[in-house]
Amino acid sequence: MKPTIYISQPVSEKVRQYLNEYCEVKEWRGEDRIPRETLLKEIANVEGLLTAWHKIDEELLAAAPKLKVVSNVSVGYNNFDVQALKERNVIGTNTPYVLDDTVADLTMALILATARRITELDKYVKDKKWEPVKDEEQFFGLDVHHATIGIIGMGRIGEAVAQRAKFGFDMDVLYHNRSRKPEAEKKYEAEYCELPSLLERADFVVMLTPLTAETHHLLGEQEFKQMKKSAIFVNVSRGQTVDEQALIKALQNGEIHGAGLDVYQKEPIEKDNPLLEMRNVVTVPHIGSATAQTREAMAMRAAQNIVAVLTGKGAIDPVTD
Ligand SMILES: NC(=O)C1=CN([C@@H]2O[C@H](COP(=O)(O)OP(=O)(O)OC[C@H]3O[C@@H](n4cnc5c(N)ncnc54)[C@H](OP(=O)(O)O)[C@@H]3O)[C@@H](O)[C@H]2O)C=CC1
Ligand SMILES: O=CC(=O)O
Repeated sequence: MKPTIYISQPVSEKVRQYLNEYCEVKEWRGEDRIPRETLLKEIANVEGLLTAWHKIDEELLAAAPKLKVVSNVSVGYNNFDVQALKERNVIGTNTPYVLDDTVADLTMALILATARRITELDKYVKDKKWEPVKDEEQFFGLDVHHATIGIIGMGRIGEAVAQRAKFGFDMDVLYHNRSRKPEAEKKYEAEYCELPSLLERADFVVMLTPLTAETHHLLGEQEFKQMKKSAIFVNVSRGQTVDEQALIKALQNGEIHGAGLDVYQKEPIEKDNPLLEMRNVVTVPHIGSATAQTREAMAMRAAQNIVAVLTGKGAIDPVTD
């Protein structure tokens, strides 16, 4: 008999067909995201759950006593209580590698858009304010090429950003991890830095660590003060790696030049968040991996992880801590 699984978010016909070969598939068909109470009821008898964003905690696991695998359609898995999964012998999986280039592209887009004021000046033109002016300084931005980028979290995506920065834009690459990566240092002529040194030297500070207890508010008031006044901060990791109030203050006080943000303390962002009023801040709605090809690859990888576990082969991408 095939194992039963539950899919809590939309997948393509191709992914559904692949899953149907190995599993009985139950699926959320509602217009909006599935409410948690409904999810808890739906998973009562399933062995696999393909999901994203939902908090996978003791309450959810207790509601699904037959569960063997929870497959996240994302690389970040801060929505998992890994300890609770371990205690219940449920495998958690994620989707690394397949989104690296797409997220790195978005990171560069945020760097460029903020430095060259693309969204601000796009609005200016579309608001029909563009008139012949004597002094074009009002349109000036900052150079990206040959500047220094500081990558906090030089992992899979961090390296894809370093690749673009080094070979696309001739940038100098600094990075900070808990441990050094000699191969990356060689490949991108990247220099390892302790955090304060990276913050002091980088023109563009890019946050790309996972959200963990250790990285929660890794950047706060003191760290923004350490950055150059001309620095641009880009966050593509998770909103909570940064103290958002400190970021807002740093921008309001001119301690940094601008910010490009894909992720926020609260998502969707609150309508009265001061970041939304700032000309020097570019905001997008958590779209790091959001292209059709990459989301399809992520969903397929998540499906393959479920099937691998439920057919006894072992997860391709198990999360361990
Ligand atoms: N905005 C979006 O749509 C997306 C966001 N993301 C986010 O990006 C994150 C990174 O993804 P990915 O590159 O695949 O992950 P990796 O695990 O490959 O890289 C993470 C890097 O962060 C470093 N790191 C971890 N903890 C710390 C710490 N305390 N201090 C400094 N560095 C640290 C790690 O190095 P070391 O262990 O040596 O410290 C590692 O090099 C995801 O976890 C997710 O949150 C990912 C995809 C899309
Ligand atoms: O935020 C997205 C992810 O894949 O992590």
